[in-house]
Amino acid sequence: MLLEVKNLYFNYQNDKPLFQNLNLNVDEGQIIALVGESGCGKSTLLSLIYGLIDWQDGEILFEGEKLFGPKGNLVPGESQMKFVAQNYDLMPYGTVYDNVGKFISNINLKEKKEKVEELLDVVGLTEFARVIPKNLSGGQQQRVAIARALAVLPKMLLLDEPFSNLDFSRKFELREKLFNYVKENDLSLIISTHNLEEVLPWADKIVVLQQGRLIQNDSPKETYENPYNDYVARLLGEVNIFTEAEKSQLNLNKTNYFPYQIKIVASGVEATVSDSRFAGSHYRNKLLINDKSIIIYTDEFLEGKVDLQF
Ligand SMILES: Nc1ncnc2c1ncn2[C@@H]1O[C@H](COP(=O)(O)OP(=O)(O)OP(=O)(O)O)[C@@H](O)[C@H]1O
Repeated sequence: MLLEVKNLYFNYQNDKPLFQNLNLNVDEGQIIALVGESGCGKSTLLSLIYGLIDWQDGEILFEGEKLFGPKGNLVPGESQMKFVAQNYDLMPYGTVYDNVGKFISNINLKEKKEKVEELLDVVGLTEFARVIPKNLSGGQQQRVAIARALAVLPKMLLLDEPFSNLDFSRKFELREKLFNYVKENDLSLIISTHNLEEVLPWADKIVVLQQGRLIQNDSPKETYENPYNDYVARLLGEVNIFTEAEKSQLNLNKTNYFPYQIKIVASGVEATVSDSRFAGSHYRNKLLINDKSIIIYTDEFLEGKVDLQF
C-alpha cells in the first residue's frame, strides 16, 4: 500500500471536527477521484496528506512510514509527492520554461531542455515557454503548475481541481495527455473535482466526501450502479430523486434514477411530455407523472403521452 490514512481526526475549530476517523488507502499506480460538494473537505484532505497542516489524531503512512505533517519536514510538503493546489504558487519573474524546470537539475542541460519541452507539450504550452506568469490566463497558470509538478516524477501526485480554469477543448486535450502521462509513468494520483464526468474514464476509485465523512469508495461503475445515497447520485450528474412515498407509489426499486436509466416502452408508467429540447447528443425531456416532474434523455424529439419503464 502506497498511502494509508488511518482514523484521521482533524478540525479547524475545536468545537466542530471536519474529519473524524477518516480512513483511506491508495495503491501504487492508482487514480483516485476525490469528490464532494463545495466545503466537504477535499482541499483540506489533500493538504493534510501532503503535509501542509497538522492533524490532531490518527496516522498517515506513506510506503509504510509514518508522516509527521509540517513538523516532519524542513521544506513544506512531502518530498515523494507533488501537490498542485488552487493557488499555483509560480515564480512571478521566471518564464514558463523556468517555472516548469524549477525542480529539474542543471547538471545535464540538454536532458533538462528535453524534459521541459515534453511537459510543455503535455500541458499544451509550448508556444508560451518565454512568457512570465503575470501575462498568462488563470487556466494557463494552472497548466504551468501541473507541468512543474510532473517535472521530477513524484510517486504520488495530488491535484486540486486541476481543470477548473480550462475551457472545454483544452480540458479534453489536457486530461487525455495528463492521464496518459500518469499511467505511463505509473504514478499514483488523487484528483479532486467538482465535475466527476471529467475524470471518470480514468479513475480506478471514486472517493466521496460528505461534510468530512468518507461515505463511498468504489469503482466508477459500482458508484454509478449503486450510489450510496441521493447526495452521491447528484454528484454523478443530472438525476431524478424520488421520495419514499413516490418510490412505493410508482413501485420503484430505488430513490434515484439517472435520465438514461428510464426507458420508453409500449406499456408502463404513463407520463405526459411537458418539454423536449435538443441537447447535442440527445433530447432532454421533461415529463410529468401526475404532479411529479422527471427528466429523461432520448434520441428523438418527444411529445404527447409516453409509457415509461424504470
Ligand atoms: N483555514 C481554514 N480555517 C478554518 N476553516 C477552514 C479553513 N479552510 C477551510 N475551512 C473550512 O473547512 C471546510 C472544508 O474546506 P475545504 O476547502 O477543504 O473544502 P473543499 O471540499 O475543498 O471545497 P471546494 O470544493 O469549495 O474547494 C469548509 O467548511 C471550510 O469553510
